Amino acid sequence: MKAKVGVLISGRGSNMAALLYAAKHPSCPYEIVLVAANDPEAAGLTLAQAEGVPTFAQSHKGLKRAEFDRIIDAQLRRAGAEYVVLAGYMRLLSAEFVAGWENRMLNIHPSLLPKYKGLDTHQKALDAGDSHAGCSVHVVTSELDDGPVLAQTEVAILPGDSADTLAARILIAEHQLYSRTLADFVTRDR
Ligand SMILES: Nc1nc2c(c(=O)[nH]1)N[C@@H](CN(C=O)c1ccc(C(=O)N[C@@H](CCC(=O)O)C(=O)O)cc1)CN2
Ligand SMILES: NCC(=O)N[C@@H]1O[C@H](COP(=O)([O-])[O-])[C@@H](O)[C@H]1O
Repeated sequence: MKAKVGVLISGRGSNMAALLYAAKHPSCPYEIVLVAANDPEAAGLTLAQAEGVPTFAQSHKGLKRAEFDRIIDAQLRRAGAEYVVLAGYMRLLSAEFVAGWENRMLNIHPSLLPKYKGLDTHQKALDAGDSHAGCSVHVVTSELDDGPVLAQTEVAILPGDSADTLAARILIAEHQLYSRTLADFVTRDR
């Protein structure tokens, strides 16, 4: 049986797409049972729907963080999700939500954690004069970007790089790293 995975997105959804395309292969140990977004305008929703994956979307605006998270949690459980992956999900999740998915939730972050937690990671690496940046897949804990790192890919910083040109190259590495790391993660339990 393939592991059932729910994906949370906030926008473009290219990491979600990379996970979805990888899941099309018979050898892939997971299947995506739901794509949920905190923004009904998230472009990734259209992509998931076109691929026949169930979706759910609701704006978090006007709701308390935990209240909104309970709505998402209910949708994930209703879809039969056994794991949750965050793919460009730009909301801090409540401790209650995280506790409900302890050791069953992953996130992709565009830095070499523990360096540059939070936002604007590429500009921080450039401003620091680093030679390399990269991305990390980590288990999600209630502390932001603080959970155990499962895998990373280093990406060389090139002369003349801007935050955007660096982000574009790191995104390529993210797409490769996330599906492979998720496959290893769900296989370890089985
Ligand atoms: N409890 C946790 N929640 C989330 C984690 C985590 O490790 N623990 N990872 C993040 C993903 N993320 C970085 O990888 C991240 C997401 C959101 C923010 C942030 O500052 N969000 C603000 C609002 C920003 C906005 O709406 O544009 C907020 O939530 O108030 C920083 C880093 C996902 N959640
Ligand atoms: N702090 C979380 C964060 O910054 N996540 C980053 O947002 C982008 C989402 O792209 P996508 O929507 O195309 O997957 C990705 O680069 C991801 O690492």
